[in-house]
Amino acid sequence: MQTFVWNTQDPAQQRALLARAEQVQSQDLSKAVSEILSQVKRQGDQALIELSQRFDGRAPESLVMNSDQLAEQGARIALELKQAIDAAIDNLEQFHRAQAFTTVKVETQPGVFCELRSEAIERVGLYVPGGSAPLVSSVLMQALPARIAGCSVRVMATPPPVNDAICYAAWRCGVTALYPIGGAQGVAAMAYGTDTVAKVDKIFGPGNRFVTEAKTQVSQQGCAIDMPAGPSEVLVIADDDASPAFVAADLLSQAEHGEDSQAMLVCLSQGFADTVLTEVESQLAALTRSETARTALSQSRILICENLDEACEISNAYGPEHLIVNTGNPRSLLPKLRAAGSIFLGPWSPESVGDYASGTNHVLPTYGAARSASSLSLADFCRRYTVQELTPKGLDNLAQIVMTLAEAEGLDAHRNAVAIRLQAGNAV
Ligand SMILES: NC(=O)c1ccc[n+]([C@@H]2O[C@H](COP(=O)([O-])OP(=O)(O)OC[C@H]3O[C@@H](n4cnc5c(N)ncnc54)[C@H](O)[C@@H]3O)[C@@H](O)[C@H]2O)c1
Ligand SMILES: N[C@H](CO)Cc1c[nH]c[nH+]1
Ligand SMILES: [Zn+2]
Repeated sequence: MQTFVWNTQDPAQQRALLARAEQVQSQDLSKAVSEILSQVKRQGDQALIELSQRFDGRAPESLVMNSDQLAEQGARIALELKQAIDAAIDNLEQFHRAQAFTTVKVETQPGVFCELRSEAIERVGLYVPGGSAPLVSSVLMQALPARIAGCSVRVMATPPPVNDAICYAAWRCGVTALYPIGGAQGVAAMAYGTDTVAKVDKIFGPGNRFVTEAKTQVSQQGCAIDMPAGPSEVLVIADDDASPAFVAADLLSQAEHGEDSQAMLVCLSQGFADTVLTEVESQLAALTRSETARTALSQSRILICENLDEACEISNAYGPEHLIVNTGNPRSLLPKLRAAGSIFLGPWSPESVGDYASGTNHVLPTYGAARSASSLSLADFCRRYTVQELTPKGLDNLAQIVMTLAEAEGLDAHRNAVAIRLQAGNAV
């Protein structure tokens, strides 16, 4: 991790320091993914077998697992893991059930009733990453809100081979079918449908750059997606009183996700930065995925700035997926933070708790999309629509306004649809 002093006078330095670990929109990536998508579109199941062999080194034994098969394989996991999954489900259910939409009904003027309603999207496809680690928690984060929302078809794709814990989580959360297909081909299968895979209305979930690019491309072909949820990112804001060991542990917890993950530290002194770096080195040695984390850290940065206001501005400019605020009075910074997917306040709120079990959702926007995109929530599994109903008096009251506006736009037929009713009303 390299350390830099933030220079408020140098926009070019700032842009360079806040750049993502890799340029995700490379033409090569886009072309490679678009070829995978077209192959799935043309050849369906046959393409899924071939592409799994090519990119995952194996074809799944079967292209689909039903709920009974998930229950059977999932039953093999240890009791302690089952209990941990069950406890996480409990917290996630509480937090997501509390997000239930309440219908909005307003009488905007006498006799004019407007409603905003919400209902579940019927068919949803959930992508669960499994290339470098089988993310059991990503099953919970998607399948629970999908079930709570009431989506009737809740299918899931994940790279082969599918491990027992993924099966248990999928079964517990009511996944209706699991396809052991990963990467762009998994996304394509759910977007287009094949003989085996159900075509869905919306695709959710995190993934590596192939998955994220595939989601972006299918979203331009009529299949909705949740958000760009690519390689993990964390930005930590720490003052000099923060524990360097805690800060180092938080940076490493995201760096271990993948070589393209990025961990950023914004702090107030060179001395603090140096102590964190020493901690990082000593903690790295004990990690199983130390090489992955080391690569991720080589493209991560420490930025030293003047004060916490400036630290907030840096964070807003970067727009991190996760933001940890490890300072004396973290809540006081909240109003200044405008662009983070999920915020962790204080020394006792490591990102790991949100990754697994506190109750918040860990599917979050990356690549700076947090400036406008939101954390995954119940609303993403629903569509909202409006309803209106007017009484004769209500139409009478609104008629002149609508007819005047229609005339201003030169749209006679619009005007007439109101006028004809006024005449009919007068005739009654
Ligand atoms: N933003 C979020 O909310 C969030 C949440 C959880 C995880 N993540 C991120 O998800 C990512 C998971 O990545 P992963 O790789 O472990 O699993 P993954 O399931 O996303 O990707 C694995 C698949 O990538 C495909 N693939 C690999 N190399 C390829 C190549 N050269 N060409 C075409 N396809 C190829 C393979 O088909 C493989 O099945 C990590 O970067 C992690 O940080 C993000
Ligand atoms: N940090 C990831 C989101 O970027 C989520 C995750 C899953 N498992 C562990 N962490
Ligand atoms: Zn994580």
